[in-house]
Amino acid sequence: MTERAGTLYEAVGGIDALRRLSNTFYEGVLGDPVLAPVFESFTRTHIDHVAVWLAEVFGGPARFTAELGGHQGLLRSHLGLSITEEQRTRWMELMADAVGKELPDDETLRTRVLEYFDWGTRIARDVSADPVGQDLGEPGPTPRWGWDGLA
Ligand code: HEM
Repeated sequence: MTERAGTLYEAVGGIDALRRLSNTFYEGVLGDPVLAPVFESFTRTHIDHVAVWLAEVFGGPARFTAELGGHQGLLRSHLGLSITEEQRTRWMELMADAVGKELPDDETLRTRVLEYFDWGTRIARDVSADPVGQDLGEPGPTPRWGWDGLA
């Protein structure tokens, strides 16, 4: 148990901090030889959509569910990408760099956030093995991640 008050969303610094995190992360991704090919149809809106998703997961406003397709939509974005373990590992390395640059210097906070990314990237990799259009069923609400991990 981690005895901390408030949400991870508040602790990271809210939506502005998550936008900076997403922006720094995708600068790295687009310049990376392992990941750039996976993101060939990348658009700038992606940066904001990822920040809005993370805000909801970390206990902030549920805007991704209200406006951007929710949990089902997030999973569907990864269908057909055939993400390899090498690509997932590189994604994690670049995100750890971005967390180090953009989030508060708080070891517990950074660890919890990176644990979420480790969990989430495995799901993205697994879903990405299914083809575009695959029926995913009802995946349930957007997951919430707090000081004790998955809520
Ligand atoms: C916790 C892990 C992850 C999160 C939170 C996440 C989040 C997202 C979100 C929110 C979108 C939709 C963006 C939009 O609507 O514009 C998306 C799309 C996408 N994701 Fe992920 N993702 C994760 C893991 C990964 C991994 C491991 C890869 C590949 C190595 C990946 C590759 C992509 C690609 C290629 C798209 C479509 C890009 C586009 O054309 O907009 N994601 N992701």
